[in-house]
Amino acid sequence: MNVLIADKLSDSALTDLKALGASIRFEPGLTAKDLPDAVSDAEILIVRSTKVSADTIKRGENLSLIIRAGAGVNTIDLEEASSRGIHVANCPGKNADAVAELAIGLIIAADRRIADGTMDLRQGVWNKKLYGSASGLKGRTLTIIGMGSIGRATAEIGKALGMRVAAWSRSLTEEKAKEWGVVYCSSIEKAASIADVLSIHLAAGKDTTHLIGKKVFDSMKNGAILVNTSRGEVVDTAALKEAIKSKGIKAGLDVYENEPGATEKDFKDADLAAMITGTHHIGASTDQASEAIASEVVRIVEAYRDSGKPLHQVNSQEKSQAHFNLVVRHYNKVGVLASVLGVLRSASINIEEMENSIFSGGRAAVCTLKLDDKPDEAVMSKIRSIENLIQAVLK
Ligand SMILES: NC(=O)C1=CN([C@@H]2O[C@H](COP(=O)(O)OP(=O)(O)OC[C@H]3O[C@@H](n4cnc5c(N)ncnc54)[C@H](O)[C@@H]3O)[C@@H](O)[C@H]2O)C=CC1
Ligand SMILES: O=C(O)CCC(=O)C(=O)O
Repeated sequence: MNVLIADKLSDSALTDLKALGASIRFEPGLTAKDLPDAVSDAEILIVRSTKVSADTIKRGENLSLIIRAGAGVNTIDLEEASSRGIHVANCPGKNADAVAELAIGLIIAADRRIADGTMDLRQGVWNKKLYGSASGLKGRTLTIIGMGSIGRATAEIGKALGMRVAAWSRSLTEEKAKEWGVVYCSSIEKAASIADVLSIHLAAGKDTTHLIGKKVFDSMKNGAILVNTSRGEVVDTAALKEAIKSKGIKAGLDVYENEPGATEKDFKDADLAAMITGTHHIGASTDQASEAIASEVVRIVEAYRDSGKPLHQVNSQEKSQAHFNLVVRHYNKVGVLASVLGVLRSASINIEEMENSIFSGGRAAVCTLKLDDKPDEAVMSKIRSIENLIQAVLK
C-alpha cells in the first residue's frame, strides 16, 4: 500500500499506518499545484485542505482511495473520482468539538471586540469606554444553520452558556428540534430574524453557495452577530460587507471566499479583515481534533486494507460493507465482469462472494470477489488486460 500524505498528520498516525504495512511518503508541503506530479505512485492519498483536482485524480494511475483528514469534501473533485471508481472518504464528526469551540470563541470575541481591544493595547491605547459595551450571551438567541455534527456541538455549548438555541437545517423537523432542545425554524430567513447570533455550519456545494446572502442579512436584527466556521463560499462576502456597514452586523469568520491555501502567506481581502474578527481557517487545528482525525484516518486505511472498502465513503451510490480479495475497478459496461469470471473459471478459481458497487454518475464500479484460491500473476495479467477494466488488485 503506497500512501501519499500531502498535508500535516500526527506522528502517531504515521507510525500506525506503517504498522498496517503501508509505505508512506509524507510531504506536508505539497500544494494543489504540486499534487498532479506527486501522485502517480500513490494508491492512497491523504489530504487535509489541499485541493485534489480532476487533473490530480487523472494522473493518479494507481490511486484507489482519497482520504479527507477532516469533514468537508468540497476540496476534492468528487465527480472525477466517482467516474474513475476511486473511493473518497472523510472523518465525519471527528473535528466537530474543536470547530464548535472556535465558533463560540468567535461569538464572544465579536461581542466583546477582543481582537480590536488587544490591538489597541499593543499600541499603548487604553479605551474602557469604547470596549466597555457588549450585548452578553446569557438569555440571547443563538441560531444554528445546519444541524450536522458541528452545528449540534455548537448548540450544546450555547445552551451551557444559558443561550436560547434555535435552528434551521434542511431535514430538521419539529419533533427532532424538540428532541435536541432547540427552537424549530421553518426557513433560514425566519431563523435569521430571531437570532442575536447566527452561526453557520453548512457543507459547501452548489446548493449552498451564497445561501447566506442579502435576503438573510436583511432578515437579521441590527447589531446581531454572524459567525461562519463552515466554508467561505456559503456566505456572500459582498452582501456581508454591506450588512456590516448598513446595519452594524458583527462578524466572526474562520473561513473566506477564495481563501489562501495552507502554505500560502497572503490574505488579499484587507477591506473585509478590517471589518471582522477573523481567524485563519483553524477551526480543526487543535491537538484534540488532530488526534481524533489521525486515528480515524488509520481506521479508514485499516478497513480498506482488510475489506477493499473504506469507512465513511462519501461518493458511493449506496453505502455497504464488503470483503477483501480481488478488487476490480471497471467501467460500467456489459461484459467486463463476465470476462473476469471467465478468466477465474479457466484458472479453476471459485468465487465464494462477490459484491459490485456503482459510483455516483453510474460510469464506474468496483467489484470485490472473495476467492477460494489466489490467482497467480498470469491470471492477474489476463484480468488486467480485459477491455473496460480500470484496475485489478489482489488484497
Ligand atoms: N473551520 C474548519 O476548520 C472546519 C470547517 N468545516 C466545515 O463545516 C462543515 C460542516 O461540518 P460537519 O457539521 O462536521 O458536517 P455534517 O456533514 O455533519 O453537517 C453538514 C450540514 O450541512 C447540511 N447540508 C449539506 N448539504 C446541504 C444542502 N445542499 N443544503 C442545505 N444544507 C446542506 C447538512 O444537512 C448538515 O446540516 C463542513 O462541511 C466543512 O465545510 C468542518 C470542519 C472544520
Ligand atoms: O484540516 C483542516 O485544517 C481544515 C478542516 C476542515 O475545514 C474540514 O475538516 O472540513
